[in-house]
Amino acid sequence: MAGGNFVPGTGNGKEYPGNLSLYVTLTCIVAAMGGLIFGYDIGISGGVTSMDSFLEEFFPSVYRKQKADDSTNQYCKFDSQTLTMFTSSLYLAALLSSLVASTVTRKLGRKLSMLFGGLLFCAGALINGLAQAVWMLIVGRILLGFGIGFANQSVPLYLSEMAPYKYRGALNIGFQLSITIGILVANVLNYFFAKIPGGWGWRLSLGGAMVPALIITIGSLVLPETPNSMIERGRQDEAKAKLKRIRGVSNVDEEFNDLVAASEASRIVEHPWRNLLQRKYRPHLTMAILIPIFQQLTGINVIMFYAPVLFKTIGFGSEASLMSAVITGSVNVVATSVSIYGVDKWGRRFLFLEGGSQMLLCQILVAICIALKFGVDGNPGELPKWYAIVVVLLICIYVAGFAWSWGPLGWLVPSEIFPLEIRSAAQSINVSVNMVFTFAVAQIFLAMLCHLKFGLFLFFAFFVIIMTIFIFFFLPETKNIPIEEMVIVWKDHWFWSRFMTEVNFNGSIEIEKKGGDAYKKV
Ligand SMILES: OC[C@H]1O[C@](O)(CO)[C@@H](O)[C@@H]1O
Repeated sequence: MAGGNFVPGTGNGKEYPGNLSLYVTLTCIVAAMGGLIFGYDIGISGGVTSMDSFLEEFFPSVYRKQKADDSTNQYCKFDSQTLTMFTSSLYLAALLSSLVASTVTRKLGRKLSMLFGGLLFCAGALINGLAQAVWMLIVGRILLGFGIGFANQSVPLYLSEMAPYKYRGALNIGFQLSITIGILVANVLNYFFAKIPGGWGWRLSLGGAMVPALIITIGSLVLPETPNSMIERGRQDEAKAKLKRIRGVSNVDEEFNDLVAASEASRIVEHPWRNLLQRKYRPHLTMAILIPIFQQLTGINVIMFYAPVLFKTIGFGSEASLMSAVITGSVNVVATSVSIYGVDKWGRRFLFLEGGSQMLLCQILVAICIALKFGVDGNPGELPKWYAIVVVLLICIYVAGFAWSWGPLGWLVPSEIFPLEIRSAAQSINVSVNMVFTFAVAQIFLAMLCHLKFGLFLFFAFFVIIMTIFIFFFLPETKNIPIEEMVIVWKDHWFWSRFMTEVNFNGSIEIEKKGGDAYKKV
C-alpha cells in the first residue's frame, strides 16, 4: 500500500539482485497477519449482529422487532442506529489512529506500529468477548479500530519494503488476500459458534479476535525491522547487513544506495501536503480521493458486514444466512487470488471494467429479484428455495467481480501512481477516505435498506456505472510501468496531459501540451 514500487518485474529499470528467500517469505506471511485482523473484524460483526442471543442481550428492541409477525415490513426489521454504531464505530477509530500511526511508523519504526496494533486489538477483543453492556461493546470496538489503524498503516508498508521489487505487486495484493481470508475465517467461526447451546457463542466470535491479534503481536516482536526504516532512523550499517540477509545475497550495494538516496529525497520534502496541491499532481490527488470513495460505493461492505442480516431479511433462516455468508466469503478469497494471477497480465483497466460491468449486472438483477418478491411493503409471503439460491448466486458473482477489481486495485493503483515526494501524504488521504466511507456505508446501510428497500441495490449500481465510466475515460493503464516513468501515462492521456508540468534543472516550470505543441513557459 504505502511506499515503494509494486509493479512486479518492472522496478525502476534496474535489476537489484535478490530472491524470494524463505526468510523473506516467512517474514511477509507473519506481517500479512495484520490484514487478517482487519478482515476478521469485518466478517465477524455481521454474523454476531444476526445472532438472537446477542441481539436479545444488547439490542432488545431490535430483537423484538425482528421476532415480530412476518407481516411487518421485512426491510426495516434491523434498522437501529445503535446496532450500526456497533459495527461502524471501529472505522472512525481506525481513521483517527491511522493518522497517529503514520508518525509512529516513520519515527519509531514499522515493528512498533505493528506491536501497538496487535496489543490494542487484543485489548479490544478481550473487552468485547467479556462484554456485559453496550458501552463495553463500543469501547471494545474503538480499541479494535485503533489497532486496525496501526496495523493498516504499518503492515502494507512493511510488506512493500521487505519484498524483492519483482514481487511487490503480488505481495501488495497479498495484503488484500489476507483481509479476505480474515473475513472468511470469521464467517466460518460465526457459523459454528452460533450453534453453541446456551447462546454465548457470540462471546467466542468476538473474543476469538485475540488469536490473530496475538499472532501479529508476537510476530512484531520477532520480525526484523525493514532496512528502509533503519536508514530513515540513521542506522545505516545495520540496515545494510539486514538487506544482505533479507535478499540472501551479498551484492546489495546498488539497492542500498538507492534506498539511502530515496530516504534523503523524501527527507528534504518539507511540505508533502502542500506539494500535493500543485497543479501537476491533480491526477494523483483525484485518484487518491476518488478511488477509495468508489471502492466503498460499490456497496461491497453491505455484503461483507451484513450478509447474514441481509440474507435473513430476504427470508433465510439463521443457519442458512450464516452459511451463505461463508459461501460469499469463499468466493471473495478465490476471486482475489485470480487478480494476483492476472493483474500484471491483463492489466488494471481490464479488471476494473470487467469487474464493474459484472457487479452492475448482478446488482440490477438482485434488485429485480427482491422487488418482485417483496415489493415496496416488504412482505414476501413464502420464499421458494430456488429463488433464494438465485439471489445467493447473483451476490456471489457480484462479490467475485469486486474481488478481482476494486478490492485489490483500490489499494494497488493508488500505491503505484504516487511519486515519492507526495507518496506519504497521498497515501494517508487514500487510507483515511477509505475509512470514512467504510464508516458511512456501515452506519447508514440498515436505514437505507429500510427506506430505499430493493432500491438499495440500484443506489450502489448507480455509482458502479459512474465509476466504470470514470475508469474508462480517466484511468490510464499502469501495468508494467515503472513508478519513476509513471509520468508518461499522464502526459499521454487525453485529459490529464493538460496538468502535466515539469520543473527544469534551472528551476523554471514548463507546461507540456499534448499533440507536439511547443512548451509554454510560465
Ligand atoms: O474484501 C472486501 C473488503 O475489502 C475492503 O474493500 C478493503 O480493501 C473492505 O472494505 C472490504 O470489506
